[in-house]
Amino acid sequence: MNFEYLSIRCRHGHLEILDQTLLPHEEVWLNANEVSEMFDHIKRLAVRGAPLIAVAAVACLAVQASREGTTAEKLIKDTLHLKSSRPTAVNLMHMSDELTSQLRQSDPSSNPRDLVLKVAEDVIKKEVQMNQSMSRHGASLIQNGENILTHCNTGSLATPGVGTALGVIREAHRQGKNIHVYVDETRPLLQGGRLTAYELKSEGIPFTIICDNMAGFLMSQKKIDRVLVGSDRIATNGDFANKIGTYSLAVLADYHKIPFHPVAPASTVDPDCSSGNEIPIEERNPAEVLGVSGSQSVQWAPTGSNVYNPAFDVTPGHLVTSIILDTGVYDRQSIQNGSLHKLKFFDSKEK
Ligand SMILES: CSC[C@@H](O)[C@@H](O)C(=O)COP(=O)(O)O
Repeated sequence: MNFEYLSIRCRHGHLEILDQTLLPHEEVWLNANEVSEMFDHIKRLAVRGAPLIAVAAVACLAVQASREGTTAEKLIKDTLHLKSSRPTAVNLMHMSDELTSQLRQSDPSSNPRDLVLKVAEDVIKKEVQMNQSMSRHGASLIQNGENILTHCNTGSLATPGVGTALGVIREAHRQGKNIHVYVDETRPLLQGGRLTAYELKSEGIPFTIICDNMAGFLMSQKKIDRVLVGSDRIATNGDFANKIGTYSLAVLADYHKIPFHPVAPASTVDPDCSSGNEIPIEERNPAEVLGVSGSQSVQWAPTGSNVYNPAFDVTPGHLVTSIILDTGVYDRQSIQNGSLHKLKFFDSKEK
């Protein structure tokens, strides 16, 4: 297996990830061949973004499978371990369920290598293609001269392609539309201020970073024409989970009558989730809120302060103007009519 994307690469069976906790100031590649290493990288967000987490996990499993003597039983155990690393993004769940289902059905005497490699190649290829399709669907909505607000990082660092919300922005820019992006810094881990700014800068797309609490004021000043965000899990009624702060943006956009769209691949829709209430929300280490960590660490809050640190929030579907998927643009009416129920990433699915 050989591939190279912005933040993950595999050469001659050696898998590495770009440590996103150190960006934009240091570009350090880390070994990710071992399941324990990959689990740790995903957990501490060295590799992150819903689609990329699934890609990273399955690539690591393909490396395991290529080792002499690896059994299907061991691979199922490894898959379930990686699946438990982060609970909200459903892409990892889809991949893990598909892989364990295929491994359980496989002939116990056969070598699982080819099966795992095929699932890995399938997941990566589909994610890249879906990125392309959703970026084109989304870009068709963007008007020349728009100021677009985005949250967190949804680009080539979060996917193995052009990205979701950032893919739409990139495609609109590529088409020659004169756009400008407001980037929410995205506390507590600053994926916007560090990672989205890094990607936009390298692409030459004009952008301005704002603190998360500035969005409402900018909207009131008519400085924002559209909000584009990613998603970690979409329920079939259109409710969706995304980086903490997304819900506040949706409420503000609704109040100011600004179009608001989550952008995601079909692999982000969870057919088993009928509403946002069923989406598990990851809670993270209090240290992330007490200060910042990464290439430079500082704690400003008093040690021992109470902290609540949910990594995601849920935006109700009725606040969404339309959902941009690789399969098309779904407005509120079509979501209410059940269009998301029909989407399926894999043909088979194990619970
Ligand atoms: C393709 S990006 C979709 C989401 O994964 C993205 O918006 C997001 O919330 C990422 O969260 P993170 O905690 O950095 O993995």
